[in-house]
Amino acid sequence: MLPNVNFTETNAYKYLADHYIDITATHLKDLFKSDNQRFENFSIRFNDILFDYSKNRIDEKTIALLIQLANECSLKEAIEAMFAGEKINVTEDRSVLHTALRNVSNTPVYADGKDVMPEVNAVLDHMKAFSEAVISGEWKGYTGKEITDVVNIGIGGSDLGPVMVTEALKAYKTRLNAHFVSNVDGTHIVETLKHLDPETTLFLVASKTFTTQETMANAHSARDWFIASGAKDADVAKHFAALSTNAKGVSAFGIDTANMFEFWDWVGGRYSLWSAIGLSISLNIGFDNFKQLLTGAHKMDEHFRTTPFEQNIPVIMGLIGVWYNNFFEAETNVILPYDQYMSRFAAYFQQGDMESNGKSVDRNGNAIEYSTGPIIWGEPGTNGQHAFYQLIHQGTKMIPADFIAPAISHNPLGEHHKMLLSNFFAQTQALMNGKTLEEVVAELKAAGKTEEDIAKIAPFKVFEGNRPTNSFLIKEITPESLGSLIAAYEHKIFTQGIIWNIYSFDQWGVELGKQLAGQILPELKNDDKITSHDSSTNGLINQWKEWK
Ligand SMILES: O=P(O)(O)OC[C@H]1O[C@@](O)(CO)[C@@H](O)[C@@H]1O
Repeated sequence: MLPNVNFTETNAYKYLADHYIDITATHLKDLFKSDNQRFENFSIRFNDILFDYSKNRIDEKTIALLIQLANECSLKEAIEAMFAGEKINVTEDRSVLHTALRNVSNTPVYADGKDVMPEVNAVLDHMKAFSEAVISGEWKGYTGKEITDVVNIGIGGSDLGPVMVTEALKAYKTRLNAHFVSNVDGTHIVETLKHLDPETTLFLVASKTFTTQETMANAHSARDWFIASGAKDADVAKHFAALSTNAKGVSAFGIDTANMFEFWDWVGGRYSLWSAIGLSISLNIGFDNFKQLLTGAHKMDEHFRTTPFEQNIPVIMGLIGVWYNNFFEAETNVILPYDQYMSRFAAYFQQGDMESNGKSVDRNGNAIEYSTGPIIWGEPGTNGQHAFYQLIHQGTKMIPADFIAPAISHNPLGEHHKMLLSNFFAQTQALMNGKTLEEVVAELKAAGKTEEDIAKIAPFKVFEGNRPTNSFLIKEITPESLGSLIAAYEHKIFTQGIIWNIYSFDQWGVELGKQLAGQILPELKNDDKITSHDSSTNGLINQWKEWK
């Protein structure tokens, strides 16, 4: 079972609280001045990934105390419990075994006493055969034409992972065109289907439960569009596949279960891109590249499971995040990939992190009195520099930032990549060093500014610096390196959930809104004046009824 420790009552917590005073008295740039080996001492290499965490508000003592905190919270035992298939998703009585989906070693993994690897491999074989048939053109539509476009219909974990990976690995794209429909807003599916040919379009209905309102509505609309084009019910089988745990629901929808790609309850939605939910990825980059993605994640799994915490990337990521969240009271964590293909990486971990650790009840069912999951946000660099870096550099909030960049671009064009990387290197340096008033004044004097002008403008050009960052320099964003990076973030989230003594693998918080929407929907289907809610909700609905 999972440990059950209030980390604020550990010895490590008390020592860290004292240590925080010392650390905050020291500027980050001074930590570098006092240790010319700082980069070497605070970076970890993992295959083609360099994780540089030296530009953090830490020293050796910080790391030692954070690792003591992890040990007092029995992190190692918790890691072993997850990999062993224990039902650590307690409120849903499920194992958490997304690691089994990418267990390319094929060593047995047990859930409910049964080795799950045979069925995992059977689904992978089915995904491989199907992907190869569609990509090669062997799989034909109902009029005998090859499939040209694949539309994944899903939301949340049934959308965000496929979208992010397909975009991040666009350099590996097959001949198929990828489309993703998620929002129940009719615009999403209407705009997507506008330019598609029913005879050459394949729909993947991706839903773990096969009950999600948005996905079911979009799937029915897609089928209506398909039939309205002249196809028959019997033709659905050639143009619709289902990715789900719910065979009954798939069959009831009218999809042949021979076209169903199964996964299991021990796969959380936000951890499911490695499962049948990844079929759209496999179709869009080819199954062999999808397998490389799994392999990269597996290598990180083994690193997480076996590496001493001092050299364990996900553990260090997680502990430093706890340090900022619970001692510096940082509310958010920004993820900044300096790679346009990685444009959806932060969005993916908005669900991954915030749906896992956005909790306020501990594992005993008691209300929590300390901060838990951070707000995750981010945009690709260099665009963010022209949008919100002002706040990160000179705002009043500390925003720990993860910078990610490939050393090698898939699109080497002139000096573009060097310009991108010069910004990647410069921004973390600027956030660390800042610029003192003395430096500002000297610059303004050198620029010939008058004393009066200098006095007027100088205070606004000061950068306090001391703002922490992690840097991930990745040789190239490949299926394998991306798989490793995603898994590192997944295990960071796990690490923090264990420290915060919360359940990271359920998501009861998404239920209330859906429940109330289900009550309101029937009220919108008539013209009656609504009085059943608070005055705001009544007022909004009744104004809508006047305008619609
Ligand atoms: O895959 P499905 O069952 O359609 O769920 C979609 C998404 O909906 C949720 O909000 C849960 O209801 C996410 O956790 C999940 O990824």
